[in-house]
Amino acid sequence: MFADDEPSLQELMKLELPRLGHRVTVCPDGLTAIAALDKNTYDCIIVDLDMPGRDGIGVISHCKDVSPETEAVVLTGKSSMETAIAALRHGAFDYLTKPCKLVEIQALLKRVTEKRQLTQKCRALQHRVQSLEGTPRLIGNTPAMQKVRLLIEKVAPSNSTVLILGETGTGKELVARALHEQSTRASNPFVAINCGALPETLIESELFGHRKGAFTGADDHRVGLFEVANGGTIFLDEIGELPKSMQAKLLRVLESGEIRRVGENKTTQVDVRVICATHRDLQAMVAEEEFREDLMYRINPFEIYLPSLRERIQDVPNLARHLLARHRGKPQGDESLIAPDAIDVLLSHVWPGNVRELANVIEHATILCDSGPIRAEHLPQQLSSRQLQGAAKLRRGAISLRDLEMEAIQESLERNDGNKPKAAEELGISLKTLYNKLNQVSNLEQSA
Ligand SMILES: Nc1ncnc2c1ncn2[C@@H]1O[C@H](COP(=O)(O)OP(=O)(O)OP(=O)(O)O)[C@@H](O)[C@H]1O
Repeated sequence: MFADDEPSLQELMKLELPRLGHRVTVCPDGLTAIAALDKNTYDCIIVDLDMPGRDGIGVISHCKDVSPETEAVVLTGKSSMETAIAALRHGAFDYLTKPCKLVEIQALLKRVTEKRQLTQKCRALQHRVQSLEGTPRLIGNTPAMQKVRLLIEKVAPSNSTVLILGETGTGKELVARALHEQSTRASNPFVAINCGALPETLIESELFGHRKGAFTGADDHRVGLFEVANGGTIFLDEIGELPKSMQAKLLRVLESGEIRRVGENKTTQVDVRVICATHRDLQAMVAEEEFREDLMYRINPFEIYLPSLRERIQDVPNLARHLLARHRGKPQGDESLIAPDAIDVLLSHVWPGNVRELANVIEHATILCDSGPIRAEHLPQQLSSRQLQGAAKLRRGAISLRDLEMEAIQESLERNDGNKPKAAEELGISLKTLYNKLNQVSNLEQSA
C-alpha cells in the first residue's frame, strides 16, 4: 500500500510499482489508508508522515495493531527527521527521504521481500526441527529424573553457567534447551555447537566470527555463533573436546563478556548465557593437563548430572512410548502402543547408547510395523537374542569374565543410585577405570 496526499506521487506509484512487479493500493490520506488496512493484508506499506485525516505515525501504529507482520516504511521531508526516528520507534522498518528515486523504492521493496522470505524459511526450519525432535519434553519419572527436573527449574531463571554431565545420548542437549526455555532468554536464540565436530582451525571463527581475508578461505566477513546467540543461550556440547588453544580464548570471553573476531583488533560486547556439556571426566582431564583447571571452575558453578538409561531403567517404557508417538507424529504415546513382550526385551537391555539408542531401536521397529502395537519381533534381532543369551547363560551357569565384571559394576551403580565415584570406590577401582569399562561395553554393544 502506498499512502501520500500528493496527486503526482499517487499517479507515479500507480503506474510504476506494477511495472516493478508489485500489486499496489494507493491511498490519498491517512483515514483511507486505515480503512484499507482493515480490509486487506499487505506485505509492506509506504506512508507519508504528513497527511490529512491521520498522520503517518497513526497509520503505522494501526498497522502494527491489525497486522504486525506488515513492514512499514515512512516517507519524509528532510525537515521531519525527528518524526522519522519516532516512526522507527513505532516499529517502522525503514524511512525514505523525499524526493525519493524509484530505484530507492525498488531496493527497499527488495529488502522487505528478502526479510519476509528469511522469516518464512526460518519458520519452516523451526517446524521441521520440531517435527523431528518433538517439543523438548524431558520424559522420566524415576527419582533420578525428578531430581534433574527440579535442578533445571531452580537454575534456569538465573544467568548462571551450567555444566551438564552424562554419557552420550542421555539427553544433555534436551536439558540445555529446557534451561533456555525456562529462562528469561527464551524468546532469544538458542545456539548449539558440538566442539568435537569442528576442526581446530575452524572452531575459533565459528564461535567468534572472522574478518574478510583473516585467513585463506575467509572470503567474506562472518558473524560468529556467540554474536548469533546474543541475548540468548549458547550450548557448547562436548566441551572436553575443545583444543587447549581455544580453551584459553573461551575463558577470556567468559570472563570479559567480549569477543574478538579472527583478524580484528576491536572487541564486541555480547550478552550470552553459556551452557556446556561433556561425557568426559573433566577432573581427570585436568589431572592429565588436557583441560584447563581455571576453565573447568569457570564453567561448573552449577552441575547437572544426567543418569544413564540403565541407572533409570524404569523410565524405558514411558520413553519408548514417547519416542514412538514422536516418530509417528502423534501428540502422545499411550499404553497400547508397545506390547508387553517388547517392553520385556527393552527392559532387559543395557542401553550403552542411552536414549539415542532407544530412539534408533524404536525407529527400526516402526519400519517393520507401520501400525498397531510394536511386538518383540519388530525389535532389532540383537536385542532379543541378547535377552535369550542372558536367559541361556543363567540356565547353563556359565558366564564370561567381562559379563561378570559388568554385572558387578551395574549392581554397584544401582546400590549407589548411579553415583559413579561412589561405585568406583566400592569396587576398588579408579573413576577413570570405571568410565573405561563402561565405554568398552558401550563400544562393543554399538559394534554388535
Ligand atoms: N528424557 C528424555 N525425554 C525425551 N527424549 C529424550 C530424553 N533424553 C534424550 N531424549 C532424546 O534422545 C535423543 C538424544 O538426546 P540428546 O541429543 O539430548 O543427547 P546428548 O546427551 O546431548 O547426546 P551427545 O552426548 O551424543 O551429544 C534426542 O532425540 C532426544 O530428544
